[in-house]
Amino acid sequence: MVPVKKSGMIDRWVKKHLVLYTGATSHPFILSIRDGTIDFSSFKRWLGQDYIFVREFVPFTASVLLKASKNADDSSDMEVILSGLASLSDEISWFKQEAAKWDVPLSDVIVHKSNQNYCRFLESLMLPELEYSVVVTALWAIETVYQESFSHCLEDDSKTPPELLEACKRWGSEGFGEFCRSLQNIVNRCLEKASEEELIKAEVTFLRVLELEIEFWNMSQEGAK
Ligand SMILES: Cc1ncc(CNC=O)c(N)n1
Repeated sequence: MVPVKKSGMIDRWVKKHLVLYTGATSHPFILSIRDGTIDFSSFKRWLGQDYIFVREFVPFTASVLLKASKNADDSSDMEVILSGLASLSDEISWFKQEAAKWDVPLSDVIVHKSNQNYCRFLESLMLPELEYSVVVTALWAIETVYQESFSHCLEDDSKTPPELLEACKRWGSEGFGEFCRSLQNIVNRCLEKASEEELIKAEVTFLRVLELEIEFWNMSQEGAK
């Protein structure tokens, strides 16, 4: 039998699915922030919808934390995930402040279909029977798409409008990048020990996150039309 090396699975999956991955991490919506051509109505649409998403993301992250506390064979997993969960409290406050600044009434945001699909997907991942390796892969993918995307808007030659810099720094900065790398190490370690079936489930979950993120960006951009 040929031994299959499973370590560094994430790097392999990113290379294998590079078109979809790049579609999610360099979406035209992000590129329009980066080159300064963004229509602010798109940003406002994204803001209102993402607030709804993040509220749903809290119980999802809590469910990953619960699975980490039961299943992780490294006790530092729990600390990494807890730090992610804790930062969501500040994030929700930021959304409220930002929404007030842009006159986006958060109380009557109509949840868009793409957002609804994404939230439903998160709900399906909260079921207790879903393996820790699979859900932590989802958490890594969700966070990393935002990290990579917004880091493009902070690159030296970017022309990001100053009003949007704060949003870009929230996810694009080095600190959040560090968090994503910690998650990636956790995922790689879990996948090394995962069964073939779990590996397939985790890869499918990764791809589904990329698709849902692309649809989320598409939805935000439709606001300009
Ligand atoms: C649609 C989407 N994906 C990922 C993130 C980043 N995670 C938490 O903030 C987000 N806010 N929204």
